[in-house]
Amino acid sequence: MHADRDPVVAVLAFTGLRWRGLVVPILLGVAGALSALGLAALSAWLITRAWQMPPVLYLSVAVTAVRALGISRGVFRYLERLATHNVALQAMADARTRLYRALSQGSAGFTVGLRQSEVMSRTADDVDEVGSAVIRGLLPMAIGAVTSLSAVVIMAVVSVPAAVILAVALLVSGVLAPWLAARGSSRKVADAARAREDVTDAASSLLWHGPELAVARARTGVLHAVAEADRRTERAEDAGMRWQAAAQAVTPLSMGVSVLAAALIAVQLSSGLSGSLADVSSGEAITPMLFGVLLLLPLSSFETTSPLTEAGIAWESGRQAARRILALVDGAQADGVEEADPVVDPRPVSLVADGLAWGWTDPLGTLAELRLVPGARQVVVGPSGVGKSTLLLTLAGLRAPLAGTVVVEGSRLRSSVCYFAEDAHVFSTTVRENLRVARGDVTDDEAVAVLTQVGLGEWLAGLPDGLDERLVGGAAALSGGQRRRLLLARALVHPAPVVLLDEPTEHLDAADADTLMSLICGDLFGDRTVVVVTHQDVSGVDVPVLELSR
Ligand SMILES: Nc1ncnc2c1ncn2[C@@H]1O[C@H](COP(=O)(O)OP(=O)(O)OP(=O)(O)O)[C@@H](O)[C@H]1O
Repeated sequence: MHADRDPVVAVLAFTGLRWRGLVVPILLGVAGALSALGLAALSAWLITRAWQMPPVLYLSVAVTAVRALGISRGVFRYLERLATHNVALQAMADARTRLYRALSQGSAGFTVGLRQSEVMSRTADDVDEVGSAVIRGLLPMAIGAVTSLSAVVIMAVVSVPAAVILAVALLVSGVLAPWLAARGSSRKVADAARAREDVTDAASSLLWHGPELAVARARTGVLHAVAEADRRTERAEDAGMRWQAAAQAVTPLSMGVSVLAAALIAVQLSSGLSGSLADVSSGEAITPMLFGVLLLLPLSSFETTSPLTEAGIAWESGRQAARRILALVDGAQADGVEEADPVVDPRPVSLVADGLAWGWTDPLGTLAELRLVPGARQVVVGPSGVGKSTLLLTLAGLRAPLAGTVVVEGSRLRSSVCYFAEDAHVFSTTVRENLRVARGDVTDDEAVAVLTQVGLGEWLAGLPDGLDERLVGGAAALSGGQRRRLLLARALVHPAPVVLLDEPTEHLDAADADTLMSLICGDLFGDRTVVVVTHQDVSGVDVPVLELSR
């Protein structure tokens, strides 16, 4: 999507940003910067005029104007900050909403294949980077361009050669230095983003899988991985800052050259050697007031170009983040996996896998043949990371097999099979709506029946509002066992004839886990087919077990 556009522009267009909305912040920024320029010019005039000791009344208008410009500079800058943040924060909120919508409405096969840390980095850090490219990149650049142009025009009125030198110096400080800083730090920006994603990845593993990692004695390793990724982030960010610091030295140098040139020209003019406008119009050498303006104007002109080095880097970070966001949106729109029919086909079917190899890039496992007739139960066990969840995703048609086939006889795979993830979300809404996530027309009687079947009958009866009780904070409103049972009830109301359950007893104590597993492998799902992945000891349950090993 949007291959020929700058990625930040493409993402801002994707957020629905109205470009008109940028006009007010730019105008306010320009007003603030012009106040600063006017203040410098007027101060120069006032200082040199006062030095001539005219009657004080000659100065009173200028004194008042200096005060007004001093105040308006601060006021405009403050208003500009408010307007800029308003536009950028709105764009960031819209970007997140649209990104979530693209993911939720796009290809389920693509979405389930995303790591949690990837989704978090794209929707949090990357969207922040794009917002920052607007606040610290786009708007300062626009304001800098307009203000620099104004400074050059004012300068040209006093002296054309000084204006030309100022223009060149402003271009070096406001265009060349930011461009070099952005180009130079581009690799470091990418390294920092990658390292930040590694931090998020390892931190989310720690948060989600703390107990398992502790049992497997792997927690220290993951903690070290977080610390190392954090150090890499810092190192990459520091290296990027070095480029920024080097490029920032260009501004004082340009300013120095420009002031020096202006001073030389002023000296020349004051000795009557040049034919500037001031010279010609006054019919004499340059006035002391214009001399002051020539010297002070360049100083304040660079106020708007000095932040542009940072703006160049912010824009580069924004571009890289925007590319990752666009890849996510594009991926959600097409991934080559068969899409689900909008209507689930509830007719009983047989699920057949033949010569199956599954995995992400290399095969994680193979299955010569698996045939599950209606009403069949199949348990899948194996050590962590062996590929159990990936097998379920492949059986559900959410990942293409690396070899072989998976079909349901008499219907389409994606219409008949439903995958229930281990970390399925409990929404911060009513109990009823949490079940209706699986099927929109669940009646109250059905809801009460399934909740009773999964052992939540007493809990429901104790809720003041029953099915209307809001689960404030989602899963936080439930104990681990209640959450698991509610998710199981959700799978029960779903009409798919083949149900794939990923670790439905995770985080439960042994007794609770055994009770739930007996229910799942027993009659709970009737003549529907159930495949269940678990870490639990299932020796006591009389069902076929597929044991995966590395
Ligand atoms: N979205 C993904 N992209 C690339 N590789 C992935 C992705 N998800 C998982 N993997 C990798 O595939 C391998 C198998 O992961 P999978 O989650 O299927 O294992 P598992 O047996 O279900 O593990 P656990 O019991 O810990 O849930 C792991 O090495 C994992 O890093």
